[in-house]
Amino acid sequence: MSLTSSGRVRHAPGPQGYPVVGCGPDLVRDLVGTFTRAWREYGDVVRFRLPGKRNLFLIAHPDHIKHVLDERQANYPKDPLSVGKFEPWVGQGLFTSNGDFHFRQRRLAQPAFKGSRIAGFAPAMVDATGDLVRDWHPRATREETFDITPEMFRLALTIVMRTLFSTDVSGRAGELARAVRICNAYTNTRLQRFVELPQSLPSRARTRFLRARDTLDSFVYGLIEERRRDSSAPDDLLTRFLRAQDEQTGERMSDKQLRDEVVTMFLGGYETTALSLVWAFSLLSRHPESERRARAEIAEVCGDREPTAADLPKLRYLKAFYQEVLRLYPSVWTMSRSPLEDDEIGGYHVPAGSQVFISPYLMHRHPRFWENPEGFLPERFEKSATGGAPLYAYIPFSRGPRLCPGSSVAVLEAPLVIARILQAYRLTLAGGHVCEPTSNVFLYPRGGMPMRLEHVKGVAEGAR
Ligand code: HEM
Repeated sequence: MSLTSSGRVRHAPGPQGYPVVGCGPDLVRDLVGTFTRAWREYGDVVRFRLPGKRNLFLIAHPDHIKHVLDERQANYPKDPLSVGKFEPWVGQGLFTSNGDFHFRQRRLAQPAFKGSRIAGFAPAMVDATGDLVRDWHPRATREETFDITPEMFRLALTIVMRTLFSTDVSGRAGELARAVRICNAYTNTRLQRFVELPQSLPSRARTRFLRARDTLDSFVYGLIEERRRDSSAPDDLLTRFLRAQDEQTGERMSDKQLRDEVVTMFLGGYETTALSLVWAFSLLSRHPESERRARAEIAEVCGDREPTAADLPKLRYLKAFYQEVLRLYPSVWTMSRSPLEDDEIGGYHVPAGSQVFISPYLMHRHPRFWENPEGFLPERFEKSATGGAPLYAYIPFSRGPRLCPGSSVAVLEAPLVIARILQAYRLTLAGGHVCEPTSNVFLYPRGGMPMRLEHVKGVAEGAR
């Protein structure tokens, strides 16, 4: 254990907070801002005091991140306090589970995300975007300004359902996406509270949450029932989960377990991608030179025909652009773990049971590891896969054994969606709107992302 010269345990520096409640109120008020300020003031390992003598550590150094996510990952399962707040709506799925159960579910799910399968999703992704492009036509004719966030949610949900679950939800995408938003918002309030209130306390937020969860449950259980009856079921993620058998007991997953895995994909699989698209369009509008380069590349590679998976290796700038979007605005902006045994990080004592937060958002803006960290420079990813930073300093999809299984879906989907939309429209950020991130489980734009929509005659002509 790391000790000071006087033989005491070395505690990481951090804000004192208030008596009894510690830093709880600041974290509740503004999690992104409080983390950012404390990291700037105290450095790569920060200790926040929480009510009940609990500790929360924020770490932002590639070596420490490697230690937690990879080298000593067995000592760092998902933090039960955070995960427990997700469980009322996602149950025990890939995202919330640990140990053998997690390992088994991960093994079952992994083949559904193989590169060769994922490339086959491209036509469904482009088709769904084509539907959105048609829906937007009258709005573009009126040069309407609207928040693109719910539109991207609807699109990304339709895509996940069509590709991983072979189900068309386009008629219900708005309703289901709203239900997920309510469940996430409820979870977010509980995540940021840092002091648990009894779940039995009636509240309007809880009633709304239970109603939204019922909407999702009746949809998901209906899907499972239908699939059980279908003898010619497609070989997708749901069928894989349905057919999976435990190697030792021969048991299959119960309807509740299946439900939890499908809902986990609702949690992880579409708001993340949707939000990255929202940030992507705002950055294109804020950086005309970048938009010009993206448009020129799309014009050269695809012209005005629909983009395909085969185009992607040639859309090199668009790929680098998307990597830079995820650097500045990683949808999963924090991850938390909790050590089983006492540990030491960066020379500081980290007691068993504390919460350890890793923030891709802060790591991606660390001036010691990134050149011009606040600048928007897609070119950095044209030169290097990690933008010139150390491997564990670029972690939009995490690293180690819990690396996001859907990263291959996201990096296929986002460039195709962006290319297809740019072929038809130009999106301009509403005048005076300040793009500021806030936490709603994922990294949301505060106040939405109002953008004006205009027709373009050809993809290259859309350049400013
Ligand atoms: C831009 C899009 C995405 C980003 C930035 C993202 C990021 C991440 C990150 C950072 C994690 C690790 C979280 C942690 O360990 O605490 C994660 C896990 C996960 N993601 Fe993604 N993700 C994206 C898209 C997707 C998609 C498209 C899917 C599925 C279709 C998906 C499914 C999952 C699942 C199931 C997990 C839990 C994996 C496990 O713990 O074994 N994600 N994602």
